Amino acid sequence: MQIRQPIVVVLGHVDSGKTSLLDRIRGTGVQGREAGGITQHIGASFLPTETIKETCGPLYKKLQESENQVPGILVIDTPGHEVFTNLRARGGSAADIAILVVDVNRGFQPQTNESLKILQSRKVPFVVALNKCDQISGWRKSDTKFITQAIKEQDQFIQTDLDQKIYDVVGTLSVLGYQSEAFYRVKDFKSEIAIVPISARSGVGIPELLAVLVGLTQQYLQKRLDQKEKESRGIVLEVNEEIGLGHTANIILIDGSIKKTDTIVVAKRDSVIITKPKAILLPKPLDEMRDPRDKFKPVQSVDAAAGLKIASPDLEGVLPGSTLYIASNEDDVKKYTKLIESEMKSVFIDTETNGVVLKCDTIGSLEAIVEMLRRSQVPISKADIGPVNRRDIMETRAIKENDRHLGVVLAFNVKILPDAKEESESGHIKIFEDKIIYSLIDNYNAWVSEDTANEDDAIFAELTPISKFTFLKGYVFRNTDPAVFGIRVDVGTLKQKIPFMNKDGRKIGLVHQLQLDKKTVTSAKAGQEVACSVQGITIGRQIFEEEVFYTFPPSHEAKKILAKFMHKLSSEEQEIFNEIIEIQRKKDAAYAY
Ligand SMILES: Nc1nc2c(ncn2[C@@H]2O[C@H](COP(=O)(O)OP(=O)(O)OP(=O)(O)O)[C@@H](O)[C@H]2O)c(=O)[nH]1
Repeated sequence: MQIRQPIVVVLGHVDSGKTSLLDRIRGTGVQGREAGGITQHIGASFLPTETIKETCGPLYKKLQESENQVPGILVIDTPGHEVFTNLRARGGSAADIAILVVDVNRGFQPQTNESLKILQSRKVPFVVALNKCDQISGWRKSDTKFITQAIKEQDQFIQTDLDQKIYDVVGTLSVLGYQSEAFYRVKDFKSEIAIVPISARSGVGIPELLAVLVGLTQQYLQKRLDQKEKESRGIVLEVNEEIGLGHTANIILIDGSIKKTDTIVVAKRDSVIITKPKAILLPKPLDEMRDPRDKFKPVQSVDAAAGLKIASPDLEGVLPGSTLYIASNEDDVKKYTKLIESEMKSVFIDTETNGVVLKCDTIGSLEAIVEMLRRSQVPISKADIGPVNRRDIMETRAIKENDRHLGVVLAFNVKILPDAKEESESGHIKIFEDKIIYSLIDNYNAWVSEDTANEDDAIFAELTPISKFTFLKGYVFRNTDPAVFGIRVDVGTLKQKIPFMNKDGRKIGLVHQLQLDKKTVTSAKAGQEVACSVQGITIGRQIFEEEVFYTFPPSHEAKKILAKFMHKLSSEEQEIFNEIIEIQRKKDAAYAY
């Protein structure tokens, strides 16, 4: 059985130490150069078994007992979920396993959660690297690279503190549906996620982290890594035009192998291209690189897993994030062309329905954002690759007329063309731009909620306020035409031009004007005593001193308040509102229904 090396990615929140960890892992390899060292790939670094063995020391013995020994690990050089989302594969991810970096002193942060969601949706197993242990207050520096040893050398209170921090992570993960434990307490690696405390800065914990990664892949990922009867395929991570090389694509080869004589089948936006590589390139080892401009060496073939560069004039317009198949005969070419065509159909969206317009830089980001929008039940009318153009804005304008919240463009890591910008400004079309997936969606959702709240506030402000007030004894200023008398607002806010009723539910009229100290006021709050004028009634006939009145919202307004705005009433207003409904329903059973 031939097992390839697993592809490892690093994810985590900004500043959690992802790059430092990658540097440290690569540095491990550099130190281990004599024993094999790392090999630099395109976009990835390869740590061979020898290097891992040297780093892990006595821990490696256990790993050797496995029948399915991996020949090393291939670590993707760029951390973060943007590259991860591009490492896509049918029904999952091209990444075999992930390291989720968590800052020990900060715990889970927004992008940690986001990374986890993406790992979950692509079903990628992961290990938690609890980084920056050296920053735990009182942490004692030690010479060992093994975290289990370093922990033993700490004062008891530090050990307790670290344990507490580990349990915080265990707690958070359990809320999210995962069982986890410090790796040295894990009983079953299949059901529990291993948490490995490390310091990317000092390097402590790296041997254990590598040992856990290799152990997990050897034990549980043999099927994925077994190369028997696997189709040869890779993922396009970047497409460039390079001096001296022309059009190139950086590829992570996931399975199988690629030879210069092979045919490659890969997606453009509107077609499938079938071509042969003009050159397959790998980085030159540092000591062979005499001229820094001459960074690559041509090779005849490469085996998975690997990061490589292909040069071919036909690669212009190839989509980053698309799968690249390697065919050795005509039947394969046909099969892969069909596969790519159907894959493209499922990724792009173009419908007549109302929904947001989404433009992304790569297929991977497109797929991830579509998935997240669907999860937050945001309809999509169009999802495509490329800059935002004038047509996108025109389409959005039409959508905005039907639904203001859907008439927007979400632009992920793409340019807005000048005419699109102009059109969006003149048509007041909102464009949300971002380079971080979760903040693009969060910002859009936040705007929708804020806008809905503002809209609600405006509607609520137009409704009859809920209030109760009392005609004060001895305060009759004028009997009729209009009747003017003193009142005290007992509950809520009373306003001018508001209908009111007595406690039997009989409509008396409109509060015409309110005056406080002989000055007209538009409203009076609970506790205030003001003069109130009402047209068309006579004191002593329709109303009497010491009588209690209620504002009287028409039935359709009362219905709206019940359905949408109860939370905007104070508990006293709610009580009064219920009284109003009770009084009115005695007269009109359909009131507020
Ligand atoms: N004390 C200490 N500092 C660390 C450790 N790891 C990373 N740092 C520091 O934390 C900061 C962020 O580290 P990076 O490696 O750049 O973090 P990142 O997650 O790659 O950050 P982004 O690329 O911005 O997402 C840097 O100042 C690092 O020096 C560690 O183990 N201990």
